[in-house]
Amino acid sequence: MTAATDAGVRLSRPAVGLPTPPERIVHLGLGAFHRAHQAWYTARASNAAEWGIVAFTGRSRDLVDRLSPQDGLFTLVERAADGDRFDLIPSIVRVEAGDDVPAFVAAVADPQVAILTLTITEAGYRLAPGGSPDLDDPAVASDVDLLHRALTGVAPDDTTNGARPSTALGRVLLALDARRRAGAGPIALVSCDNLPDNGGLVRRALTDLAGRISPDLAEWLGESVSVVSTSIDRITPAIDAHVESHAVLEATGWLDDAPVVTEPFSDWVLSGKFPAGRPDWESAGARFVDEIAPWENRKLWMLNGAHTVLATLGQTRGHTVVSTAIDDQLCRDLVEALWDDDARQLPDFDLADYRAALLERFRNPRIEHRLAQIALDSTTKARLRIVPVALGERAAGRDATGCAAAIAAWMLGVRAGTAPMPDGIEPAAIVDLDASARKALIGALDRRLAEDVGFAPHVADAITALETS
Ligand SMILES: NC(=O)c1ccc[n+]([C@@H]2O[C@H](COP(=O)([O-])OP(=O)(O)OC[C@H]3O[C@@H](n4cnc5c(N)ncnc54)[C@H](O)[C@@H]3O)[C@@H](O)[C@H]2O)c1
Ligand SMILES: O=P(O)(O)OC[C@@H](O)[C@@H](O)[C@H](O)[C@H](O)CO
Repeated sequence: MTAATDAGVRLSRPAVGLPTPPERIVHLGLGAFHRAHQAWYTARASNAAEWGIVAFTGRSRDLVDRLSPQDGLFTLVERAADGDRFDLIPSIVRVEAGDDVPAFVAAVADPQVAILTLTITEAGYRLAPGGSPDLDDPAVASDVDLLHRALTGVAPDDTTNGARPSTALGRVLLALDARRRAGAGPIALVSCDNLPDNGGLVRRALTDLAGRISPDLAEWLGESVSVVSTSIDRITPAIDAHVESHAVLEATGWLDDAPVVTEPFSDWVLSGKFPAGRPDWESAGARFVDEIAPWENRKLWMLNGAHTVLATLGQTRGHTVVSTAIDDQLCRDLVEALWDDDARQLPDFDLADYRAALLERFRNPRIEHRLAQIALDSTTKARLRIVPVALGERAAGRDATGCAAAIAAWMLGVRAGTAPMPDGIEPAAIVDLDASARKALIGALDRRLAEDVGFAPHVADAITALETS
């Protein structure tokens, strides 16, 4: 195949003169974010030549079809307010479909592989509200049953015994068991999804599931799988790949079917051990810390919490993207009020620079971050990103007016249909947002907050203020 066509250069490693690093990281849930974040950090590490990624998609094989013909190479477009920067990212060396369970099992069981990373979205973990695996979910229950039969009955050299779990954690457990049987040694498991205490949640969920499936796997998991916690940050919106492919061709001469657009800012904080080694991610700007919670809380409460406010209130005021919503004075004041509450719950940080940087990032007019995308599942997001701050502020004897206004904004979004209706609430019951409707909606977020008679009036005041502005 010739690399150059009349239109441009078809991406391939020989065409652009890039080597293929060895497969030492497996990723599940290949999408835009993994490529803008973990793949980018790996490509920039000082020992990048030693670390290649085998990436499995989550639910569709679309990216296999687009990335495999270009040897996993893709262009990362860093979109700043004043222009674009184009980088070719070579760290993904093989792309496979997420439902190719035997290929995933074989990759994780390879003794050269040291790390398994995940970006399967918050919903992909299939956890119940308390954080344990949702055993009422038929797919979870079916995988537990299937894996129990497969893993307690197979010959030691048969890695899958034909088992085809459908859930992400089911596939991870099957693959980890194959690694155990192969004697391939310990591995680090890194969740890169926006979940509070993502490492702790994943460790507890896998331990619970493994305990139901196989005592040998449960024991090995405790000894040989190091679950690392992370705070991950880089705004990476969904894009029109066709439009962006044109922009890449114009700027670079590359024919790229799968570019990614992201912002220039990036941050990665990790906490945990990598028993089989890892890329020198610090050389690319990542940080390792002993205690992840404050970093995670800062990012989830401030960036994602503000996004939830902008997505719910912003849409009711006619905005479609973050960059215009943040310049609407009412939305901006509400975000600042929420951040004031957040700041009191984050005493370890001086947040002036962080707040200024967030505003600048949100304002980037060339990043088209759609509010409708961010508003998905906003009941769970408000529960995880606004409620903990409200509870902390109330426990400290303060009013939590920023959180109350954020919750009021969410209620207006629910009533307007720009945020999803929480389970158990009837649309007709919240038309007036009267005292009982407000109490029901606060209760859908958190029972304790709904019982706090001192908090409800602040929500009522905020609704009045928002409706009359
Ligand atoms: N995009 C961002 O700005 C950003 C920033 C920080 C963190 N994240 C985290 O990364 C996740 C993925 O974001 P993205 O931009 O790559 O999205 P994306 O839509 O480009 O990719 C999501 C990937 O997850 C898979 N997936 C979706 N639902 C799944 C399920 N139920 N089970 C298994 N796999 C599933 C998809 O098939 C796809 O491979 C987010 O949900 C978030 O937790 C994203
Ligand atoms: O679906 P969410 O709310 O977890 O995320 C939507 C965006 O807020 C999120 O993807 C941010 O862009 C990201 O967390 C920035 O690092």
